[in-house]
Amino acid sequence: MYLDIGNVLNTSPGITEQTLDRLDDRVAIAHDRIEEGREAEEHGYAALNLPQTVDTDEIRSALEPFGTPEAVLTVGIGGSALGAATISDALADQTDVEAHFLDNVDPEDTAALLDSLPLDETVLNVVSRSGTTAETLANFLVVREAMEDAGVDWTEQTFVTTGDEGNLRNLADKHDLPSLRVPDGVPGRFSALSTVGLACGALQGIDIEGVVEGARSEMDKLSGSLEDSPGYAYGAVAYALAERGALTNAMMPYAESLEYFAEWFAQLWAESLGKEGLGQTPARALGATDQHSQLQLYRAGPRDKLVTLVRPREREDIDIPETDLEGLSYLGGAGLGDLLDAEFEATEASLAAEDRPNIRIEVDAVDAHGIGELMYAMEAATVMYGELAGVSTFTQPAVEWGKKAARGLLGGGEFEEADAVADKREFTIE
Ligand SMILES: O=P(O)(O)OC[C@H]1O[C@](O)(CO)[C@@H](O)[C@@H]1O
Repeated sequence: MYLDIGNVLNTSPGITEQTLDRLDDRVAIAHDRIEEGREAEEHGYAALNLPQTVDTDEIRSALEPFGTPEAVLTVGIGGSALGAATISDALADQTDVEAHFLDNVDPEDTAALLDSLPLDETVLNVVSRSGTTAETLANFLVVREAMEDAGVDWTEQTFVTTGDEGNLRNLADKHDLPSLRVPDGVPGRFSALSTVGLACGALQGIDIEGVVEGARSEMDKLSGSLEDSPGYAYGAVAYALAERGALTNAMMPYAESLEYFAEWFAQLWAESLGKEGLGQTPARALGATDQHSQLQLYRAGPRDKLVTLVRPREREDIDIPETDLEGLSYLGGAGLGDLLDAEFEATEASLAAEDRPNIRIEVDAVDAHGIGELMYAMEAATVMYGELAGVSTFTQPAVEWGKKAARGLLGGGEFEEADAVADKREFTIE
């Protein structure tokens, strides 16, 4: 994996080479703090140890009873679904086992998915660190009933990944369900390279060991200088640009197999760094599609954005047939991948031409090693950014208010947050 930050030097907003030097001094101090946290396996910092602490053999043996199913249905939300979805999305070409994710409680979507699944050949992978997340438990109860209605013994097809206590741990113990522990000290959004993010891929027969190896290669680059570590460099430069007004970061991968990666990055970046009035808003984008959409804003809107362009150096290609279509004959003989790469480079240059800061990230391929590198580097970037910004990277207190309000609205207890919902200021237009 490599990072090219040439297009953030002297852009607007931008940084200078002198800024980079000063930033590097701060990275060295932050790195020492991070290493202390990793050494002590402190909450959050422990996530950066996962490439050397996760036990893929343990994951595979826990899943032994399920063999190779036709489909895996992961029920979880946030970091308990997005890491697994990112890995399955990136490596879908490695497996014939379908991966589906229920990480919302939209009844029409859930009904359509359950109608489409071969429930008797589907492993239900229920993931929740706390075991109290309303969406996850609600979806589990609905899926379990659908399995029972279909005459499927859900206890034979359900796998649980959870903490040492709580509803899901009790369920696993009561029904002797195969299960794995969520590792200590790893917040959900940092858990992709753990049992949480790897179990689904293991059920699909994906090369989870390769994912961990890729992550390990980026872990081995962590050092006191941003010039050694693409992850640290990305986090430090994104922080410096945010300090200079780039309050949005458009994550724009040029690969359909990285679309979930952008969604996973959005949680990691927003939930970790959006604290005390600080943070940088992750915008999920996709190349080349968003060249016909959001690029207008990125290139000609407010000078308040960083655009992150991600692509694999290699991809399987499809030749575009020769054509005499008016003005399009140049496409003949090229490949779709050639076109996508040309558009990547054109977008990068079009932003630079307007002095709009953008960073290029390249992996050799969207394969096990590549996705492991990419996810680990972004986690390291997040931790570095959080250290430089001085925020509490590994907590998420702001999400609790809404949870209490929703629970109160459903009669799950007396919460002043639910009362506040009733006090909504109204000004309606019909
Ligand atoms: O794994 P759990 O406990 O169900 O939490 C799911 C998600 O909800 C959050 O705790 C936020 O509510 C995320 O940080 C987490 O990834």
